[in-house]
Amino acid sequence: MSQPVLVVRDLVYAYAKHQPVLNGITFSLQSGDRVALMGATGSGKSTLLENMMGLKQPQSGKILVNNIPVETPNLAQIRRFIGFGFQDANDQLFMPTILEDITFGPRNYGVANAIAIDKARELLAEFGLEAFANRSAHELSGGQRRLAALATILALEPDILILDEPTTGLDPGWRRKLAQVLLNWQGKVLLIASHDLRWLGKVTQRALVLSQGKIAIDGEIQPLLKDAVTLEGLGLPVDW
Ligand SMILES: Nc1ncnc2c1ncn2[C@@H]1O[C@H](COP(=O)(O)OP(=O)(O)OP(=O)(O)O)[C@@H](O)[C@H]1O
Repeated sequence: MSQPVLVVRDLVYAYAKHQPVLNGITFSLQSGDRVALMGATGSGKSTLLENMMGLKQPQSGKILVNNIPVETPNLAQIRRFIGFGFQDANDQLFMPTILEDITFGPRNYGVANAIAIDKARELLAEFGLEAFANRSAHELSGGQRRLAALATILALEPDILILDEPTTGLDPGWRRKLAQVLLNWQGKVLLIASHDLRWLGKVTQRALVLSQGKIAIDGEIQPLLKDAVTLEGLGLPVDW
């Protein structure tokens, strides 16, 4: 088997003066994996993602990205490999125009302006947002803003794309559009935390389910989505 892109080993994380939220998490992600991170509210999905990005430091255990430990001295290098979509797209759009938002990251990393602009226009065309290139984020709808924010991440060509609740507030048309964009994405690993189980079933193949501080399930998503009893037991009732 090829070298894993991301490894999480025996991870323990507790907020100050609380019992651990993550209590011995182990899994690895290989190139080509498209993974749903599932779990009831408060099960620790966002906490796990923040540990992966080095935004939180675990009490024990290890996280490796492309074999490099996620630790303070390596964070700049690690973040070059990972694209992370925040729940609020507005956090990612802060330039006067969408085109400048999308070219900002690559230019910061030394990509020539003309190349960054070509890439940005390509992404905008793919997302159906060409007409908005020179508009500000304030003039976009919630769905358009979400896709524009995703374009700012994909412009950096991450190996790993991590999204936290990407469909919140999107209507069915935009949920489908977002799914299509993600299905076309060519990076190595896609990891999405969401409560939107049916949508996850269209975009991902593998499910990791967090429950009581552990990975309760690591397996194919389709059989799990059909197993209402197991889902119910994990605090994930279907159709609610
Ligand atoms: N700053 C904090 N201090 C103490 N406890 C916290 C803090 N942030 C989160 N928690 C607790 O950690 C647990 C996990 O929270 P987390 O946000 O990671 O869960 P989640 O699975 O992402 O939830 P949701 O599905 O609602 O987004 C929850 O019990 C939460 O109350």
